[in-house]
Amino acid sequence: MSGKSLLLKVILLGDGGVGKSSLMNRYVTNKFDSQAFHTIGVEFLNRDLEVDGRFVTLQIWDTAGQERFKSLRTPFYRGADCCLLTFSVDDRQSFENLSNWQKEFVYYADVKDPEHFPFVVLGNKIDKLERQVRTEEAQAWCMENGNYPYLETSAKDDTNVAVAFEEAVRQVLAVEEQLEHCMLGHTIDLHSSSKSGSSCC
Ligand SMILES: Nc1nc2c(ncn2[C@@H]2O[C@H](COP(=O)(O)OP(=O)(O)OP(=O)(O)O)[C@@H](O)[C@H]2O)c(=O)[nH]1
Ligand SMILES: [Mg+2]
Repeated sequence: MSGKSLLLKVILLGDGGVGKSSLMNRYVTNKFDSQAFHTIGVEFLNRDLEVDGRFVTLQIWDTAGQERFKSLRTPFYRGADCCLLTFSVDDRQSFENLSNWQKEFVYYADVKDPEHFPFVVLGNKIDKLERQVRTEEAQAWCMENGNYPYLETSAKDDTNVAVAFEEAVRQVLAVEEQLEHCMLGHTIDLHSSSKSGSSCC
């Protein structure tokens, strides 16, 4: 299994202007545009990477955060392996909207088991001096809402951008490994009268 390249779809969600496109572009093209335009609908870019010995093609889907584009973005949520919930540390409202983004994703992606779905939370624009959201508050939200990993990033300064996408991959691989482990645990022994395997999931 470890030799094969895995295609993973990750999706960036969050309010308009928090820096989703900037994070994707920084990661894939290593460029930053200080006058970026709002996204309309969705766009995606691929990047190959290796995480803990696994080769992965990351397909990053960047969505339009503005409310008026809702109907253009939601059809693309299905099939996502990980969701990056993004806010900007200098915009309190974008932090307070994280729950709405999470709900929108779970609904339109039709996530069957939201408690075990890999979400990662990103607090972007940490290069800005005037913050409206403290690190501890964001960490607390993550703890309370599913113990999600929290990373503070700057697409502008390239702080933690690669780390954030690698963390997304790690979260997906962890869920996948857990599933494999459970399936192995449920192997049926045809020669035994009693049921074999554990019930870990
Ligand atoms: N200082 C700073 N500015 C940033 C950062 N990331 C993005 N920006 C700026 O914030 C503005 C919005 O960034 P976008 O990447 O277009 O935001 P978005 O989340 O894609 O917005 P929508 O497409 O409308 O959903 C742009 O002017 C960016 O240059 C960052 O890390 N630091
Ligand atoms: Mg955008």
